[in-house]
Amino acid sequence: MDKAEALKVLQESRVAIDKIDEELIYLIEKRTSLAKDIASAKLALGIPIEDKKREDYIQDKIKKISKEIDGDFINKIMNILMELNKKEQEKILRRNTNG
Ligand SMILES: C=C(O[C@@H]1C=C(C(=O)O)C=C[C@H]1O)C(=O)O
Repeated sequence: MDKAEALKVLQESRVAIDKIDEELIYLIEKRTSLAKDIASAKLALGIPIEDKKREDYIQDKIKKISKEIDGDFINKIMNILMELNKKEQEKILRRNTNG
């Protein structure tokens, strides 16, 4: 690959990444927005925000789906998403408690 071709590949790859990043943010916000209903359901059921059994199920499921990404990275990515969801649930429950 010559330099001109390499520059073209780099620029086109970055355009593709920018589009994927926008889609990822949209999906992460969509996933996190479900915290509202989940927090309300847990309040009504009198159950805690954190459900480790459910988290372990998700980790195992995602690792089986992923073919390219190292399992440790999958674990870290999903932990971040789940932590984000739990924080959102806590925020919503605090708002409900404080009126
Ligand atoms: C969303 C939930 O609450 C928490 C967050 C989870 C997640 O982000 O997937 C999974 C389990 C819980 O620790 C749930 O109970 O389903």
